[in-house]
Amino acid sequence: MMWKNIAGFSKAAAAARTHGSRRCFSTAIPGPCIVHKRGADILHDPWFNKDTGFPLTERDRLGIRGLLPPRVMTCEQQYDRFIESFRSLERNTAGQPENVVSLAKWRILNRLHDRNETLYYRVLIDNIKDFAPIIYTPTVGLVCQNYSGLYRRPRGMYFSAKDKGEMMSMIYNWPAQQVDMIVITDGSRILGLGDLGVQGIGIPIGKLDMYVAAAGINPQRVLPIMLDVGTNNEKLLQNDLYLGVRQPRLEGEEYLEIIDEFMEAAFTRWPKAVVQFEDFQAKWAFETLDRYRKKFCMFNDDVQGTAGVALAGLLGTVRAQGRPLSDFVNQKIVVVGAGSAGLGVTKMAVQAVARMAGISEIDATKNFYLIDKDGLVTTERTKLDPGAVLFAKNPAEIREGASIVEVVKKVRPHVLLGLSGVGGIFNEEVLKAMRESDSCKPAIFAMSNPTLNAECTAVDAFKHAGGNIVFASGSPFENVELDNGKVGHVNQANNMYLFPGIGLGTLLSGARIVTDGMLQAASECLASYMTDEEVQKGILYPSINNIRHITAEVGAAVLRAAVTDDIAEGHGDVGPKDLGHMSKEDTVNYITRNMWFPVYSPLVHEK
Ligand SMILES: NC(=O)C1=CN([C@@H]2O[C@H](COP(=O)(O)OP(=O)(O)OC[C@H]3O[C@@H](n4cnc5c(N)ncnc54)[C@H](O)[C@@H]3O)[C@@H](O)[C@H]2O)C=CC1
Ligand SMILES: CC(=O)C(=O)O
Ligand SMILES: [Mg+2]
Repeated sequence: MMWKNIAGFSKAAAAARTHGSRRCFSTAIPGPCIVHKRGADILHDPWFNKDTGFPLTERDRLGIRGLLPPRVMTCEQQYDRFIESFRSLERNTAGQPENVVSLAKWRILNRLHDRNETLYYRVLIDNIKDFAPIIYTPTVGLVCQNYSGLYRRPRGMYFSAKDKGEMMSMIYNWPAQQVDMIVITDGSRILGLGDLGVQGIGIPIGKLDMYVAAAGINPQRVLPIMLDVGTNNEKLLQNDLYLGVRQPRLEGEEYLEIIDEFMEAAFTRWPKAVVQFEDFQAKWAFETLDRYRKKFCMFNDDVQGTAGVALAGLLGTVRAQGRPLSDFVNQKIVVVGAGSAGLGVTKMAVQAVARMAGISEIDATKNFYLIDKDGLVTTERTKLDPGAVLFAKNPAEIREGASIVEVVKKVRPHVLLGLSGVGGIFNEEVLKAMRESDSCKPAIFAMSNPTLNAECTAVDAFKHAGGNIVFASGSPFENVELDNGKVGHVNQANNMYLFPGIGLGTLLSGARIVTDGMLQAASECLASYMTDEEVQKGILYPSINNIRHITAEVGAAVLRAAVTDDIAEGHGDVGPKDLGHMSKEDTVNYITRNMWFPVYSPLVHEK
């Protein structure tokens, strides 16, 4: 039976989990790195630059002696120097408005990213809990909103509506021979911030930073892509500084032709790459997923990654209630937001109920209630979104268009889950209504990003819905001190717990598509990661400090599912038979061995 591993979290896995940062600078000499440039060009290339870290012999070999101050610093000294500047910036900006401080922190990290990627990823990996909120949600949202003004140096590639017919040659302008992971957006739905046009490039950059930090994808092999097909954001179109194509978004066939051309070009040059679609407006998220998922190695993070993370959390809430997992089939779940994320989550959760209860998907929808901007979705709805048809309720049960509070009062759900992008929509009245939930531990998931778009804050959730709730949000909040002296634990229900492992496991399996089985395995693995003790305290997801370990486990689960689905073609020297013979533990070791880790490699110049 599926989910059988969940309650019995393995002791070996628990022992392997590291807590807190593990800052250790190995003295082992890493393998060489071949470079095709010399002199000042090396210093200006963040992939190879070591700043003051170049040993003197290397300075001689690469023709950079005299181009740097004479003192040679170790990576550890450079690391300490950066952290000291960062802490000093924190002290100097104390008391200033939050946005100002966040952008200042982003700038200092971004400057390092642009200068020396090895050191950048080293500080990011070792301080992921502090830095993820800057390079990822919530600050990345602010960065996208201000991108045209913040822009200094190019990162990633831009394909615009003006490049039609040119993409097959343009793709060869990218300097790296090999690309493993591509994250692509068209900027049409950036977090909960709407259409940000070309400025949405910040999202693929942030997601790929997480790929490097969590999955150990080599930063020389990642490629952020912006497909600029115009924007319908009037403010941006009127802004003289706006860096994108100043035209309304392409629609219909014209739009699809641009994406088709990009996909053909990317897979012609890098047939083994994995492409993650990110932050496309719902209609294109579903359409492109349908169009490409059997043809290319791709997945949609908002639809599929989010679904897996949410499902893992929903199963955690059943365990938190002290109920057996089989009780998931009886949980009443209200989902607010019927877009790419909300529909993806509802679909995967319904499929899980159908499998667990051995019933049809239609029957499995009984306990799910879907609400969009027009209220509860029922069969009475005119212009019902095809993706929502399965979940539409009979209006005899609750009226068409019923509000969130009406639905919560009537249904008394176990879970209230928000993916609406609307900040504060779980207001006091809604949260208080959750006190009447049929669950002994009602769950509130305010999953929209960034922070201001969360359906409620953690403080409000515990204050109005009660101290016994389980709480999760898409962007981080601090834990809440409760009146009874206990801690209200805040979980971060974010697809960052899955997409790095989905990408890495797919890549190392050599699968040419991403199957439902692989995605389900990823979700099951995350769900089983937590111990019963943790879950009973309301801790549904692991600490982000463990993200590399989680990703190795998720990646292994994905790879093994690819083997089961008979689509694993192998990677590098490791063939499909080798993968097939690996035990679970061998697979985790194989994944871990293939994770890149930032160390200064000796640079060897080759013409
Ligand atoms: N935590 C996570 O890992 C993830 C969070 N998200 C967040 O989810 C949010 C939604 O993303 P998408 O589904 O892609 O957007 P979307 O634009 O496709 O869907 C938004 C949905 O919310 C509904 N909605 C809007 N106003 C509403 C209201 N007042 N009451 C009820 N429903 C309302 C809309 O009708 C629509 O169905 C965003 O804020 C995004 O950041 C998305 C993916 C992952
Ligand atoms: C986390 C994420 O993918 C989103 O908010 O869109
Ligand atoms: Mg997203």
